[in-house]
Amino acid sequence: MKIAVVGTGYVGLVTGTCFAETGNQVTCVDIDERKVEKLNNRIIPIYEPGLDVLFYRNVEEGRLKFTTNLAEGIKGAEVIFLALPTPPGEDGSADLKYILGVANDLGPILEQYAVIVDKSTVPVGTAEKVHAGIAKNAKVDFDVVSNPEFLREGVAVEDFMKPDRVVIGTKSDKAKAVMNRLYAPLVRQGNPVIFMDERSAEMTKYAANAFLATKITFMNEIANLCEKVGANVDDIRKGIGTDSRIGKRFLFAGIGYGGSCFPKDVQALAKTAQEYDYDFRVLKSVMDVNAGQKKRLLPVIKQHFGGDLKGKTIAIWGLAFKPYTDDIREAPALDNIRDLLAEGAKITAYDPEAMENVRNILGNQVTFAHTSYAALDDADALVIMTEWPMFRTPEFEKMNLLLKNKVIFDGRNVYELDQMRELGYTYYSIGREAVTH
Ligand SMILES: NC(=O)C1=CN([C@@H]2O[C@H](COP(=O)(O)OP(=O)(O)OC[C@H]3O[C@@H](n4cnc5c(N)ncnc54)[C@H](O)[C@@H]3O)[C@@H](O)[C@H]2O)C=CC1
Ligand SMILES: O=C(O)[C@H]1O[C@H](OP(=O)(O)OP(=O)(O)OC[C@H]2O[C@@H](n3ccc(=O)[nH]c3=O)[C@H](O)[C@@H]2O)[C@H](O)[C@@H](O)[C@@H]1O
Repeated sequence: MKIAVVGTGYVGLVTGTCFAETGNQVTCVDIDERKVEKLNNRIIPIYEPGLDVLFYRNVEEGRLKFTTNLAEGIKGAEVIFLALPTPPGEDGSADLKYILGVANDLGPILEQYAVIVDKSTVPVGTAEKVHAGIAKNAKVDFDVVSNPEFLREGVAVEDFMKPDRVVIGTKSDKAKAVMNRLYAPLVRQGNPVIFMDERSAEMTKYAANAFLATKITFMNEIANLCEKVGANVDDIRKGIGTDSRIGKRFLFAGIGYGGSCFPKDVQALAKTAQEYDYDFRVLKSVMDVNAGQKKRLLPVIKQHFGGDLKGKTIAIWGLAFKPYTDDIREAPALDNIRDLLAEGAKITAYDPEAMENVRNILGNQVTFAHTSYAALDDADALVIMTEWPMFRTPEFEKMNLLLKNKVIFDGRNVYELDQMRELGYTYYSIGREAVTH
């Protein structure tokens, strides 16, 4: 099948590459000329494990192409994905200017029937708006389908190629048949394609992200209470996660959720509720608690140092909003670094993938180390912000020689308490008692 993907960011590139891998002829379109030039020169602009193998193969075999020209990109395409940004507008609602802008552009250039697919996360009613935008100038028949994406960064290829489910919102039988054909290779292992109307598909995406953000937030509140009552949140996670009604995943307490989606999508759903005059109280609490959770460690760090961080050097391990990505959008590390700098601390940081992105924002306010150990040199304490696997089993003897004090503030509960006791570290984590010496 010939398909086009408009917007070659994170989701667009994964969507295009994966559908090329399943044998389709894919053209990805982006207005960013530098990005398209890079892609045409076989440079992948994002870090995503496993994407490179598929990308090179499909470019090599001529199934995956890139252009800045929308009309050229969609020529002959049976399916046109819109994988465009939907950032928060000033009032917190999703800004649809990219999606509706492209919808307007598509009308006059569609040459035959096509299924236009909203892949971006968009509020209820967007499919209707996209339809209206295209219809203004269209000379041919078309359908607009809502097909939200559930991939996670860091495991995006696996999530895309083996989805738990595919949600398709449309009332058109013709569009259903096209989408069924396209997704057939991805759902062969029995996971369902779930058809519903456009509005329900749009809501499904927000409900999924808001539910997961709520699940994490609930555990973060349990963690905060654990610290007060002297319980261990990791044991509670195991104790409840083994109940199949609750499930083991997304129960890890930490310094709050970040990333390009949970924060903006929870906010956008709350905004939708407000527009429809519904007081979605749970969501308000989730946003409120998460904002506090991101700042959870600062008072602990300050208290440890007697209230004054001026002149202290703090080593930070992990800058990305989670492991296996270079993405720093809404990363808790950024808030914490800004707060620590404001307190007069010096920061030396290390992240295996995200340092360049942080350097572009914070420049020389932060010293970037070339290895995780180099970041510890002469530091007064270590703060862990992202649970990259390399931080889990470090050489503690080496760390002892570098750090000025054996003190770790762990925002991701990377180490066991007994291990820290044995190693003689003062160790503060989330939802567990502090280890002091
Ligand atoms: N990043 C993620 O893990 C996930 C994102 N989503 C949703 O997918 C959508 C896209 O997200 P990302 O890929 O992260 O965004 P992104 O910001 O990485 O990429 C968007 C791309 O669209 C391009 N673009 C903007 N205007 C354009 C136009 N008029 N024509 C062609 N290209 C244009 C930009 O240059 C950029 O390359 C958002 O709605 C997001 O909420 C959904 C699931 C996962
Ligand atoms: O709409 C989206 O863009 C995507 O948003 C999330 O994916 P992603 O943001 O890539 O990352 P997650 O793995 O969900 O993590 C989000 C945040 O929650 C935090 N988290 C996650 C799990 C957990 O148990 N505890 C926890 O604090 C992570 O550290 C991270 O900051 C969803 O998991 C995807 O299904 C969805 O498609």
